[in-house]
Amino acid sequence: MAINSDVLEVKSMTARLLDGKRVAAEIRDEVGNEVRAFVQSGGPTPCLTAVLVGEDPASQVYVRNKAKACEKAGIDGRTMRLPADTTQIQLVEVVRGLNADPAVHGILVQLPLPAGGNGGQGFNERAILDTVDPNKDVDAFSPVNVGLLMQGRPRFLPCTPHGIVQLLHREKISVAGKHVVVVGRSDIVGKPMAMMLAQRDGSCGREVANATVTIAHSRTANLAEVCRSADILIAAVGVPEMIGGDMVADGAVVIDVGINRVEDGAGGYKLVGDVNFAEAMDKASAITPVPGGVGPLTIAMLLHNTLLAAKQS
Ligand SMILES: NC(=O)C1=CN([C@@H]2O[C@H](COP(=O)(O)OP(=O)(O)OC[C@H]3O[C@@H](n4cnc5c(N)ncnc54)[C@H](OP(=O)(O)O)[C@@H]3O)[C@@H](O)[C@H]2O)C=CC1
Ligand SMILES: Nc1nc(=O)c2c([nH]1)NC[C@@H]1CN(c3ccc(C(=O)N[C@@H](CCC(=O)O)C(=O)O)cc3)C=[N+]21
Ligand SMILES: [Mg+2]
Repeated sequence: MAINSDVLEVKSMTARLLDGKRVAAEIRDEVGNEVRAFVQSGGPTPCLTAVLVGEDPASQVYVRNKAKACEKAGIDGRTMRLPADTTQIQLVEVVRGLNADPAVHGILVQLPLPAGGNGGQGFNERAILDTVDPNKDVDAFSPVNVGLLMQGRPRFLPCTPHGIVQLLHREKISVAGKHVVVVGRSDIVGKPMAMMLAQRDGSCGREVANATVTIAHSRTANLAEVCRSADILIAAVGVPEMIGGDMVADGAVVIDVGINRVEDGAGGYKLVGDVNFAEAMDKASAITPVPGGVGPLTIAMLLHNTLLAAKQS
């Protein structure tokens, strides 16, 4: 008599690791090749300038990583370091100066701006981002670029959601007709992510359109149940490991955007995502790690946007 192996099998999955670090390296190589071809054909060396106000340690790490990645791809990566006591007016002037500099193709104002900045009043972040020339806005945070994306005719795609789209595409995870739940509705990640996956056509990548998207947030009722209904769950919350195994459906794809620095119990710090990785691993069919997941992809797409900006200049 044949034994039904389905019945005997212990019902536990181990998810496939979605290696963002590897995919990001692949994209960075592609961008690097395109940069070389562009420069060889007489184009200017693409130049990204990051503006860093104050000395936030996490921001220092990101800006350093960006500079390193630029260099490897043949992009001129500059960092403008401004003291924490820079004023709003001074910062606006710095951005205007970069707008006017024809050698600078991409401008990135590192967020968050220091809380006690601008003489203790805090910065008006929106006003700073509104100052960035939309043609140099490689973050795609300016109102023009947000609007163009919303209308399905983007000039620049925002780096973190675009990185996720590239990862899904390159890992052959289709989203068409699937239920995607995005937890988080920030202007940087959650909102543009949801919009991009719901596009009708290929404006944000042909293979990553036509998802059915739910946006969840801190006021969502029955969050666990909503998350469990996702074929693809994207967590961009900023709360360490808040998405537990009970919130992940069997076989779901889990994308963890969270980057949270928590104490490692040995006097140091470690990075964890918004997802409880060990728990989700047993339920999901595929999952991104933290670190080594979405973070490196964000930087790869920033290089891509800088090349695009140089080509359009
Ligand atoms: N990998 C990468 O490249 C990047 C990673 N990040 C990381 O991603 C995470 C999110 O970043 P960001 O989008 O800027 O964060 P924000 O703080 O701007 O937004 C967080 C969102 O999560 C929602 N939220 C907060 N708490 C809960 C909760 N308990 N339940 C449900 N929803 C909740 C908030 O809801 P509400 O709107 O109601 O307040 C908000 O919409 C952070 O860890 C950040 O470090 C960010 C950018 C790039
Ligand atoms: N104007 C602006 N644009 C941004 O795109 C922007 C920003 N401000 N402010 C902060 C967030 C966050 N962000 C990350 C980028 C790379 C990693 C990254 O490379 N992470 C590595 C590890 C990094 C580490 O070791 O700390 C990883 O996940 O493997 C993470 C987070 C971009 N952001
Ligand atoms: Mg944030």
